[in-house]
Amino acid sequence: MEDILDGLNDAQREAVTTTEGYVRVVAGAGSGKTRALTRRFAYLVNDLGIMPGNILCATFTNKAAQEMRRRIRELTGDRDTGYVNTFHGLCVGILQEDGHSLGYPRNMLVLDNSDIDQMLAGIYEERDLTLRQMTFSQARDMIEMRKCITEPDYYLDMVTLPVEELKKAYDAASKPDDIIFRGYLYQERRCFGVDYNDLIFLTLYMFRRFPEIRLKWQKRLEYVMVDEFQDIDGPQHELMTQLCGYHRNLFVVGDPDQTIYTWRGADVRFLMDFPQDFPGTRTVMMTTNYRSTPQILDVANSLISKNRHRIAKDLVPVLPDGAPVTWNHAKDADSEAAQIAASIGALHGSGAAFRDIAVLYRAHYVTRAVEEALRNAKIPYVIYSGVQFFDRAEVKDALAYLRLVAEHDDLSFERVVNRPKRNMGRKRMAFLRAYADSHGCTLFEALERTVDDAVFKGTKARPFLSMVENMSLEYAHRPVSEALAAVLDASGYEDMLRTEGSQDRLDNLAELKQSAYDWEVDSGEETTMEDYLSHVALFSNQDTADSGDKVRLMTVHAAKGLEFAHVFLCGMNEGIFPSRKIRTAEQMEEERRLAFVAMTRARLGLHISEAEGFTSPDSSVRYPSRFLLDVRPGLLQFENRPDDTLLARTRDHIRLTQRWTESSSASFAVGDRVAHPVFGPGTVTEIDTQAGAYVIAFDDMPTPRAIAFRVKLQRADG
Ligand SMILES: Nc1ncnc2c1ncn2[C@@H]1O[C@H](COP(=O)(O)OP(=O)(O)OP(=O)(O)O)[C@@H](O)[C@H]1O
Repeated sequence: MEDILDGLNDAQREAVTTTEGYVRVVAGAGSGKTRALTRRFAYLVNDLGIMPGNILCATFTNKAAQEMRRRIRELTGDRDTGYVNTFHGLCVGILQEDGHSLGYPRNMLVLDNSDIDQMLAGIYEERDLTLRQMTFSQARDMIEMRKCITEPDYYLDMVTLPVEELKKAYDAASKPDDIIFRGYLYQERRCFGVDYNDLIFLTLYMFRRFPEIRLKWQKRLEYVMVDEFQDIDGPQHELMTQLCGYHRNLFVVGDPDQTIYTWRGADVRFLMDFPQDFPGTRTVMMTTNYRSTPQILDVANSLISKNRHRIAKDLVPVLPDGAPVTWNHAKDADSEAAQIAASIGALHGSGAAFRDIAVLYRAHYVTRAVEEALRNAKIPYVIYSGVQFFDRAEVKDALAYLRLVAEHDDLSFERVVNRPKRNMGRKRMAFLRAYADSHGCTLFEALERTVDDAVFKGTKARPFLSMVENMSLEYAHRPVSEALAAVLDASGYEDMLRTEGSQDRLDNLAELKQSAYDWEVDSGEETTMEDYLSHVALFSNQDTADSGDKVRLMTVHAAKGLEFAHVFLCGMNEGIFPSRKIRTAEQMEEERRLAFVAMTRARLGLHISEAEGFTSPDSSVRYPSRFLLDVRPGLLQFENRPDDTLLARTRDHIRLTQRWTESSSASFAVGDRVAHPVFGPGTVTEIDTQAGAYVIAFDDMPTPRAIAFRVKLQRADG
């Protein structure tokens, strides 16, 4: 086994060996944060003799957690990697162990979007709501808003009220918002389902309510480490603060220039104010960049220096000179895509593997032209995210079968009882639901008790029931991957796909079985189906898409934390990147950080492109992105240069929009008294940074108004 400290620079060494107390690492892109974190874990275990099970390493994504576990295993030679997990995964573990104190069973159901949608569908049907009133995605946003902002104590109902009371509140609700929210809480509680918000809120609540449980976890987690600390949100910060409350060892790493999740509640101030929050903090700065050529770093440094709100730091390269960063201007999106495909072909011809090449973009809709061009050029590619692997219908069905076998829950039952067709349509389901409601039992139990009723004549209810019952008896003795294969076979589900000729879907199921198998191997120790089912909802398709020698297509958000030898950054146009949704100066700075993240993914080659034409949906003229003009002239080498008139018009456009965004920042806080030139005095009740507006309750108006930041307001007294 290599020496843990070998190959580390001074700053990394300091980060690794300063194990006690509060440590903050402020590090640049590609400066070896991941390396420092994994080595620190290994140092604690190998050199200091700390038990892996007493170390927490919280990551931002599953992909990062998996990669970290793999690297730690290589360093320690031990399969046990302790708590290397996402915040949500950690909470699943904590609630599995102690959630019974809140009345939750060990096998609670972790809900993902499609589970939530399924619950919503039931509520909509029951209460005659339509998607025109609110789409599922709007309903999910509304629920999240209420949980996180307007009703932050919502979970008290879930843990203190009997389920009948939740049902009453649902029945009594009359406004669509309330019906959906109350209906959802009721459905969640009925099947002991928890969504991502509940995971953190319930854990925090449990710690407050049961100090002995909190103390147990605090004592267990002797060392707490957090990756990507610049993107941590309030509840996650609270959780970390609690967990390190006994041993007081908290180590965080982050890069303020890579904060890209403010729109989801991340707050970079937690990283900036860390020394005030945790007195005695030691700060380590890491600015040596090992990833990218000087040419790439010059461009990235020059771009990010245009942000006003940042700690100035330049990344210092160690790699030797490489090729210049290119700016390719195309006449339209199709030729931009064709040129990307041609350049990728050329790189491949000169020896680069497809898997080392990534095409990055701001939003998925940009990919259509690129995909077409890659297909035409017969270049293999894989898209990360898009329709998430675990959101695909056949994958959801397969997991629902597993869950039904393990838990006999309603959500899974409803999903698969008639897939393949067993003649269990609406009428018979309504019968089962009514029976379950009046007898206070699950749908599965309802079917067990009524299967001989005349209503089920001519259906395949009996064989379905027997299949699930038989599998339930034996699944606990089998590895998850085998149980999965067995249930897909015995249920007739795979047969159905074969008959339909759905090869793609069968392939996806094969991949799911493989991923379940990998998960068993990865988890090392004994694992149960319940563990698998609670964690699978937290996976994303990034975790399974490592498929062969293919070019990788993904959004910049999905590329966070990754690196590629060659990066093609396409669609660099105003209205695409920066997005047309940007309203305020703060959002524009976040957008610039996102462009910085994109550029710093590249090791050897960075190719930026944009195209003329029109941007849908408002058909505005496409200009090159301001982020290209931010870069110091001379650092970008033109492959095709936009003509001077276009560049001059671009500058005019930027000046105009800049005036708009710069006057569009909030200068007041919630609770402030303000005076409007026409509406008079009022109180700020909300700040909507996405829309760039305050919500103000004016003293002389019966209802509040949203007022744009850019309107001049005076501060008013008391
Ligand atoms: N001391 C070192 N010597 C040589 N190479 C290093 C050293 N530290 C890190 N590297 C290499 O630099 C690259 C970036 O490291 P790593 O992925 O850990 O950076 P990071 O700080 O997590 O990046 P980012 O925040 O941009 O995602 C990797 O290829 C890594 O192997």
